[in-house]
Amino acid sequence: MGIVMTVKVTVTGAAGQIGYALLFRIASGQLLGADTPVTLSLLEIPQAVKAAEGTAMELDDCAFPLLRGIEISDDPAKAFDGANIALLVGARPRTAGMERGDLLQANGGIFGPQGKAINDHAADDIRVLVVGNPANTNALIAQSAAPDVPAERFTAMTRLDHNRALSQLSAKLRVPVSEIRKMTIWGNHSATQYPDLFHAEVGGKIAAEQVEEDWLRDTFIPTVAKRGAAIIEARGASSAASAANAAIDHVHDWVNGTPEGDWTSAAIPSDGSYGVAEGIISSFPVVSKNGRWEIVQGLEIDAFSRTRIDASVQELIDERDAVRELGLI
Ligand SMILES: NC(=O)C1=CN([C@@H]2O[C@H](COP(=O)(O)OP(=O)(O)OC[C@H]3O[C@@H](n4cnc5c(N)ncnc54)[C@H](O)[C@@H]3O)[C@@H](O)[C@H]2O)C=CC1
Ligand SMILES: O=C([O-])CC(=O)C(=O)O
Repeated sequence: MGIVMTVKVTVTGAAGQIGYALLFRIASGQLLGADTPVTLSLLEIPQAVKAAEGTAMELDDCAFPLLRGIEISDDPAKAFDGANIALLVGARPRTAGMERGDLLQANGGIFGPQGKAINDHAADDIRVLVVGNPANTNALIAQSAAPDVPAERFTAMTRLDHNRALSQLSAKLRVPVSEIRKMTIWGNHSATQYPDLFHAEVGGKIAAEQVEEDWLRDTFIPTVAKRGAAIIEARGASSAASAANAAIDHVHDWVNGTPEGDWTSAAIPSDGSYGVAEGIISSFPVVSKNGRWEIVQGLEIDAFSRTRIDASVQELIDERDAVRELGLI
């Protein structure tokens, strides 16, 4: 029997609403499996450390057999020390009257130092998932502050969009989610994202051929792309449990692999595949093998999809150029 190592998982924004939905699932074994002990490291801003301590008390009270320790800090250097997995959830939300540049600047002040702390203190096998918005560009900022960490270890979350697309298609075709394969979200985690039904399969047949063209264009795509806003409108707060669920899915698949015959969606640094500008962190169809994401190759991209992918990629290029001008990357 091999020695099972304890995995250190650092969660930023741990006292926030996604943190509250996420930490208990990590501690119960849903992130890494029922055989892997974990220690949790909670990073918060000073004003929220007390609330994080309260959450830690509740984690204690669950008596999770796999949970081997909890640390709480407001210092990134401490929180990322020896981390194997980092879930960067805490971010500066856009508030009324805030310009886009201000938002990027404020997030640069968070994700730059966190990237540097990861660079200097995390374990060699560190894997990073950025959830905090604008997730793709925050991931780029963190990555560029961590030159000693392989770029591919920095990813951003589009798994929630992926799961939303599965759910919408499942309801439309009245099939269980388990019958859908090969869903893809391309581009940015924003309203320009492109959920692609031209490669998705239901019952082994292309999904786009099983729905009306106008439903795909005028209902499916906008419903998935604007679902985050619809949740905020309905709930009075942004998606939390579903976002935590998607973060669990992303890291679980990254570590354990994607199922044979299927793929998923994740925003990873582009290698230029499908004409997506190299270096930007864009969502692709991906499989995970041996602990690494690989972009699914060889898909034919029709003209409609090309236009949609290009528009979302252009938005990512604009965001990259904006943070470059601000000196954040
Ligand atoms: N990629 C995706 O699919 C999704 C992303 N999000 C994003 O996730 C982020 C978090 O959402 P919620 O948990 O609902 O927000 P929240 O406001 O409830 O919690 C955020 C927490 O982050 C903390 N925080 C802020 N700056 C920090 C820093 N420098 N270091 C450590 N902690 C810091 C805050 O104190 C707060 O406790 C938001 O940016 C939201 O837009 C939300 C849903 C889906
Ligand atoms: O806009 C937000 O803060 C929430 C979000 O990203 C989503 O639900 O997709």
